[in-house]
Amino acid sequence: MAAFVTHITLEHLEHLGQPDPDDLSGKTPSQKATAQARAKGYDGICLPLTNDQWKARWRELCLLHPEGSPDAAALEQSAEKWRAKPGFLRDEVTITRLDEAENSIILLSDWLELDAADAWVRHDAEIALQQELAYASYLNVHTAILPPPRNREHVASYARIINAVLSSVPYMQLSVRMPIYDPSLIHLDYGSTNAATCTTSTKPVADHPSIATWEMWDTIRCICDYHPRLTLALDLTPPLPSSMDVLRQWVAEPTRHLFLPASTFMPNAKGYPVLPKSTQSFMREIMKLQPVVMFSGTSDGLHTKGGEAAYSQYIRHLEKTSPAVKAMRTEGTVENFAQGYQDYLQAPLQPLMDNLQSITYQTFEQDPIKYRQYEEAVFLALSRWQKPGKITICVAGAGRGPLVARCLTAMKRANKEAFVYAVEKNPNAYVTLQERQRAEWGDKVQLLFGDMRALNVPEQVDILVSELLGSFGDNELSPECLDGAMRFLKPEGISIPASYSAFLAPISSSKLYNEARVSKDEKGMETPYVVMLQSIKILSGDGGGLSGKCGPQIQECWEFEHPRRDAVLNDQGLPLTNSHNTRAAKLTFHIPHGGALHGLAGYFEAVLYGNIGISIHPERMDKISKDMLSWFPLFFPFKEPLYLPSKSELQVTIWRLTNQRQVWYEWYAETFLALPDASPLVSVTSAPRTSGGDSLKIPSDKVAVEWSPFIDNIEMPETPRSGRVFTVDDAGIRLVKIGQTSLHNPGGRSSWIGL
Ligand SMILES: C[S@@+](CC[C@H](N)C(=O)[O-])C[C@H]1O[C@@H](n2cnc3c(N)ncnc32)[C@H](O)[C@@H]1O
Repeated sequence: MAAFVTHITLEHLEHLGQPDPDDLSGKTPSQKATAQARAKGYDGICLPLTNDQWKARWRELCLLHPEGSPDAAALEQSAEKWRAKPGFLRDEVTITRLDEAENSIILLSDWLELDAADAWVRHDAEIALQQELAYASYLNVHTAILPPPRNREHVASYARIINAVLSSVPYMQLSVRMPIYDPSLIHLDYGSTNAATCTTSTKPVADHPSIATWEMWDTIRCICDYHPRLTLALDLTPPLPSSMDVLRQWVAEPTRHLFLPASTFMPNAKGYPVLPKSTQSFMREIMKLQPVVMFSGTSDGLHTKGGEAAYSQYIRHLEKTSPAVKAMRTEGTVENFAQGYQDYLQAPLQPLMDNLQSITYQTFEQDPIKYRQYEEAVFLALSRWQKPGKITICVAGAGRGPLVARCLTAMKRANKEAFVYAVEKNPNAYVTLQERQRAEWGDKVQLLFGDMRALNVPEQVDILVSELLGSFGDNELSPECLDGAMRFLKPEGISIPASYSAFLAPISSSKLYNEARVSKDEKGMETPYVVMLQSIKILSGDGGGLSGKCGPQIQECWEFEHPRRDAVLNDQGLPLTNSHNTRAAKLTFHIPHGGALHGLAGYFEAVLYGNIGISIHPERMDKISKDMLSWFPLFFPFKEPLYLPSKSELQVTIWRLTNQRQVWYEWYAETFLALPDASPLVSVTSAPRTSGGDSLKIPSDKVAVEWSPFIDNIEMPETPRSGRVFTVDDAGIRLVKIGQTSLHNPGGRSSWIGL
């Protein structure tokens, strides 16, 4: 559940500080505020650390002594003394005791301009911030909210200061208060191309105000090198962006707090406070991250009905009705099953090289959907079976036997005589199989111990059933194992599964990026992980993009079919090499809104038999195998985040490679901006086509390229040099390459699957 706290203002604290003859408790104002908040059902309070006296002193020391004024020299002396030994006077702070800080979130002085245009102001604001944090640290404060960045021009200075303070306070969580829109850009005229003006900058920073805000955040956390203690306090003060797609990007960020003033609410027909539609949807989605909601101004009587409690009751209602939260609380769903595993990176299983433990099989067997789908597939195959005589089935990789049991049930249901061979190479699971054969299956099943690529089955079978699939389909070596097992499938026999495909989508997730690089070695960033994805945003959108060449949001990489007829076999019926199982895919994604690419999400889908399948493809899983628990997606990390501007195109190349002993993946990405050739910024008359930019054939009237903030960051040589290339299309569109990743996992140096 999300925690709720109430924002205590300085006025409120002052009021609580007035002597009350009836109150003999001796509590400090902040303790009284906490007690009152608890009585109203809040989990705690957030309050400013300093008061107006500190603000006045700092201003006097650091701002208000123009040269030439009579006391300028004395003030400069005092300022230097303060700079040398910064510290508070008792009356400048709101709390002094450990227990006051214990359950409170501390707001550092929000008037500190760490990104002021004046370098001296920034300098003194940094000293003041260090002083506030040192005091907060003295009081053992766990979480402090930083003043918001305000000035895009100097956001790098802001970020440098935050980076410095992160290393000077060892334990505290520091949360950047981030207005969800950028006030300095809100008046921009986005209708014109480059004539926009704003107060702080002469050109727009991005194509959408809230993207600009996100970019400021991106700059800050990049300069702070994705520090794990740096989080976000999203300030939901209106006006808020209405595009859910833009709001969704905050779900992929370390959003820990939501600052929610009463003014964000509007009255419904009955006068109760409610949120606008898009903010409702956003709240429902972000609630899965269990943020701390910081209510503010809720006792000011801004809305006529419901009183103060109405605000938190309403947010609790949004939480309860959030599809993601509901799924987590409903038994039988993946979200419920995965509690505690969200965004937790796991090394994929190696069931071929390693022998699985009984407890791992037990976890598989908790998934009723997978086995139901397999039983239905076998049932359908048996029902359609026309040939006379006994049918033979082989379960290849039987584990502890659940698929064997399902085959027997399907036989009964289809009223067909069949015999089952169960092959397993794990000697430990083979003991369980023997026990089940003795107790349950009798002579309907024959067990065979060994590796399906080497062992002989007494006869060729009609149906080969296997489940050797990983989150990416082929990543647990199903293709290689089934190549071996095909020897004991009759030429006209059926393989269940009949085929499986791998899918990819580019994702942003600061959480996963940080998790993957925790080990600090390159290996960790070149390993695909199994992970229940939660704090992510899929960066791609549907639609062809400006070039008209982009595929859907989630794209298929490749497919494996069984039985396959194209491999060249030796005398024993085994493939001579594994070359036929190598694959390569080049996928082009349209990126509608800017974001940081941290990795690729991998999914699979399998056709078991006929129209029966299993899928973890986010858009199709509910139709094909809803609530199937067995597989979480795969995450292919990138070593460095790759910035993708709005309306850019991302090309991802992924390879499945192999040698005699191993199979591994290599992956790589490049990013392009599509620009109209008529751009006044550069004139390029001829440029070579490169592999990165295919010929583009789209009518120029389809092209609606907006002013891009990145054009002036892109160095455009007259003659293309390596590393930055562009192509010109007949219709006047150029794809300008603006970035690339390194090749990940070359030669399987960091991760591979053993054959
Ligand atoms: C993912 S488990 C599935 C187990 C079981 N069929 C189920 O669905 O619960 C795959 C099983 O195949 C076995 N296996 C993998 N490769 C094999 C091979 N080459 N020969 C025989 N068994 C294999 C593993 O030991 C493991 O028991």
